[in-house]
Amino acid sequence: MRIQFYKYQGTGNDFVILDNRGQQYINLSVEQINQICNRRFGVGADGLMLLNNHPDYDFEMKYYNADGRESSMCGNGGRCLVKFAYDLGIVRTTYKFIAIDGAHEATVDIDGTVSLKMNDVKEIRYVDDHFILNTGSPHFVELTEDVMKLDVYEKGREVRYSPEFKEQGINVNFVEQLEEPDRIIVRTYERGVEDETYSCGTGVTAAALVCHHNDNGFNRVEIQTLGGNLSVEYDKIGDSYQNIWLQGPALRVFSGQMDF
Ligand SMILES: N[C@@H](CCC[C@H](N)C(=O)O)C(=O)O
Repeated sequence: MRIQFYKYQGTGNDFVILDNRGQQYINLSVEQINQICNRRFGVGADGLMLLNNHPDYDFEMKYYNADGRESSMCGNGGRCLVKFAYDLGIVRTTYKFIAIDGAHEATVDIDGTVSLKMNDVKEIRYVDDHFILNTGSPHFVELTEDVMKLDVYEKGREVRYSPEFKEQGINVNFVEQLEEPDRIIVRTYERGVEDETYSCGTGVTAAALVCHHNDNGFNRVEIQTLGGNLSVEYDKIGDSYQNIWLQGPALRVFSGQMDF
């Protein structure tokens, strides 16, 4: 079997993308996706996405983690898939696509920045010394000092495989608040990659909501990750977070063919 792939990255969170509008990739197995994402035996990526046709939307997003299993929403992946659609010639002022967590809107700016509307978040739970919330994927958020000195792999793995989260898994984010209240650094251990990634879109969204909720409406948070900068804007209405937009670069890196 030969696949034609496209490699994209959004702040260093990298993805193999397949144009599946002709449905030629519907039978890829968990093992095959895992092999494509393997950095030594395949193309190498944190995840793989299929761009599918959909009768009611510009396209459908199917997301698989590097372990080969289909998973929940990927924020950086969604932004990269929108850029892929744009590069394919599917050009829209506002994209509307469907993913596992429901419908999303997105825009592509003239400078290539992709903004993705995330689903509303209705609940942030504060448990012991950390926060739990779902921004399309489940996230554990812990505030910390000197985040760049932290062993994110070891500490993230400890939480992800703790008795509470072992079965379903969780993404683990460590967040440092910088001097300016609207600036944070986020490092994330991702389930399904089972490693620290350079950036996680749903993770920085979770961190931004945790760090900067205030009752006066509009918020914008600037986030540094290992792979670059993102921003998150949102409105807090009552206890829920709405109009959440994740914004940042999304770029094609290379394309090619892989044989099995
Ligand atoms: N990197 C993603 C999150 C991908 C899904 C995650 N690994 C999970 O299984 O929950 C992002 O940018 O949001």
